[in-house]
Amino acid sequence: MALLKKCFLSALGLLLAYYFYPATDSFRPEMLQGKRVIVTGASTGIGEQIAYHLARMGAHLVVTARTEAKLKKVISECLKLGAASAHFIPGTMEDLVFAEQVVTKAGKLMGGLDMLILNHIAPVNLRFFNGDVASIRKVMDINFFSYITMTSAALPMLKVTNGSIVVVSSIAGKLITPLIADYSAAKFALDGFYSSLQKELQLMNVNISITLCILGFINTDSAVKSLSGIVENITPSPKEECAVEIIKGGALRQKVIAYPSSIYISMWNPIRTIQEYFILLTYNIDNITRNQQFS
Ligand SMILES: NC(=O)C1=CN([C@@H]2O[C@H](COP(=O)(O)OP(=O)(O)OC[C@H]3O[C@@H](n4cnc5c(N)ncnc54)[C@H](OP(=O)(O)O)[C@@H]3O)[C@@H](O)[C@H]2O)C=CC1
Ligand SMILES: C[C@H](CCC(=O)NCC(=O)O)[C@H]1CC[C@H]2[C@@H]3C(=O)C[C@@H]4C[C@H](O)CC[C@]4(C)[C@H]3CC[C@]12C
Repeated sequence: MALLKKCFLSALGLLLAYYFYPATDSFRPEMLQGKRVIVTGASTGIGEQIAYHLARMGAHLVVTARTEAKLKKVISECLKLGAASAHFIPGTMEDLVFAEQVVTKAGKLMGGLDMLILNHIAPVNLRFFNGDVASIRKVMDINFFSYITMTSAALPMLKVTNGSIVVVSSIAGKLITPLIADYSAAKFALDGFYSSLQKELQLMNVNISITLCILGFINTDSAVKSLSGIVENITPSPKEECAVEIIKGGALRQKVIAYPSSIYISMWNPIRTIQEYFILLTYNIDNITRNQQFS
């Protein structure tokens, strides 16, 4: 009985260490110096702050969103802050051809790619589902399929640089909340896709990291505005600090980060982790890796 208790406590300790290990330990801003980074949804909010922090760290930047005037201001600020270079490509991620072109154009502008930060979202309408399937499809194109399209276009460049993909997601992609069925569907889809891709890269020994960023309520103008009168008694966390944690997670090649750290607990699912481990044991890895190539 005592032995069983010891084993249980050690396993629990290991799981807790795995989930709560902080991303702050060995991060140095120089890690981003000269790195070539794409930031999507960078005209405002968290994406804008990510661009400013990367600029201070001396990265090469390509930023994208729809509003050209805002992007112009962002890149001029980035150059003042110390970016190695800064370019913008305006357009909508509803257009998947545009999504692909952003990656190829950015690769040409910067001479390669080290980090792809996928952050944009369609404006959120908090409302009951009203049967409008076309609008769900549009949200899925912007919030999900454009992410996959950009990832697919970036993989060859990221293979060369042993680069990183950073996916900005939400607690609403882990837990259920009402009024955001479309948004939540896209965030759950991102979680499923990128968590599976993480395992595939690991199986095929491809050294590209994927960091899933699980965020709680952040004080961006759009979030504060759309939640006003709907969600009460929660203080949003600062977007500036949130942006730093996202960059750190990517630079340290962490599989998952949570911000604010208080939301880690709601993601903690040891049964799932154990089940995933046992499911993987049933796979004939040798057979799969012999017969399939990672594109
Ligand atoms: N703020 C919060 O409370 C939380 C945010 N998150 C996540 O953080 C990320 C950033 O959120 P936040 O900063 O609040 O979002 P914002 O609404 O502030 O910014 C969204 C960005 O996406 C761009 N965008 C909107 N529509 C399109 C489109 N069709 N094509 C291309 N770009 C588009 C916007 O620029 P433009 O209009 O110029 O195109 C803007 O740059 C998102 O992934 C979100 O899910 C997660 C949890 C909580
Ligand atoms: C209500 C959720 C927060 C619950 C909580 O207690 N969190 C503790 C903490 O945050 O410290 C909100 C957390 C994430 C929000 C959603 C989100 O992902 C961003 C969207 C941004 C948009 O501009 C507004 C609506 C959002 C869908 C937003 C809705 C509320 C959250 C689920």
